[in-house]
Amino acid sequence: MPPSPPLRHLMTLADLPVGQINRIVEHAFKLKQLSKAWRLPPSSKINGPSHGTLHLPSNSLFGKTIALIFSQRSTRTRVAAETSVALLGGHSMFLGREDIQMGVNESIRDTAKIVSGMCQGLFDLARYSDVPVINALSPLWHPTQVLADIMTLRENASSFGSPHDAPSSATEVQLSQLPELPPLTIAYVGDSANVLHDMLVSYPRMGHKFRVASPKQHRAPSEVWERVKQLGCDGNIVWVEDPKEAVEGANVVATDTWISMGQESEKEARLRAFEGYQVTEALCKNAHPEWKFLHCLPRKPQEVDDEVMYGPRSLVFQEGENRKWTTMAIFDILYGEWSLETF
Ligand SMILES: NC(=O)OP(=O)(O)O
Repeated sequence: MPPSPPLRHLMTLADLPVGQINRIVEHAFKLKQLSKAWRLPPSSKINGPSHGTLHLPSNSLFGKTIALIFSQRSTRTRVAAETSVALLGGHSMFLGREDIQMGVNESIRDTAKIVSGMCQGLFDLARYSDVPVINALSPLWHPTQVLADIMTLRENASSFGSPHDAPSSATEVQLSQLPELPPLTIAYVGDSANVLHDMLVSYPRMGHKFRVASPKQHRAPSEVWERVKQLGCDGNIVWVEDPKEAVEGANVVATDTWISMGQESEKEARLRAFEGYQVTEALCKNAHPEWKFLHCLPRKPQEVDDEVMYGPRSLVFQEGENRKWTTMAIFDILYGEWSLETF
């Protein structure tokens, strides 16, 4: 078989073999440990070495500009991108929908050609770009979110029966390995949106059982289901309507908003359709006793109550922070000194 063409753009985790997904999150974990140590006050003593002996993890974006082309409001994706480009020594240029001609006075194709002629990477806009593009997030896929989720679960491996855990301290200088996960049962309760779609093409290939509970009319579109089948993920996915059935014995319960951006006019119908899907202790009483909770944020109280969201099961804010390290890892690899093929 001829070798597969080099990966130019990253649209979804379906584009990556499992080995590369794992290497990206392991690189992210290394960058997290190095960067957090570097940011400590100069007087800090960290396992012996002083701040003065530490170095930034990489300068792979030195002299490079990364265009962040956003057509929607964002907190995590934008802040993760801007701060990680800065840590890698590059310059990020935020281009919101009100800032540039794209889609108003100029076609997306022409904008992409021009911007990619002046920048070394684009966060968004794949089709017409001459430089690598990473999908920041789209209605169908959210690859960098699920990379952060995988990293977070691996950091908490001991909660799932693994003998190892990641160091909780931000002051580790001796780099630790990111622990491996045992096979898990992961349940997603709620709407079929971009985060779920990247979970569908990732978790089953990583050896986890994946269960989804959503109303019949809110199942994944055929385009997503085709990628799921191509990758052989469908054998490890169970799709049900009853959320209690989905979470039975689950080690991880995840959800997302029921009303994504652009769906505000469907609010009433959606609230009715998802009645009974709110993640609570009562809903999950037959989950694994040590179950953990994931949510990509922003969160609305309809899909998860405060007890779960802010309680000890919640990995939500660790997951949010890990958006930065996984985005930084992808930038370092794809826009930096190497490619995803050789990494
Ligand atoms: N989870 C996520 O993508 O958040 P933002 O929309 O704030 O970027």
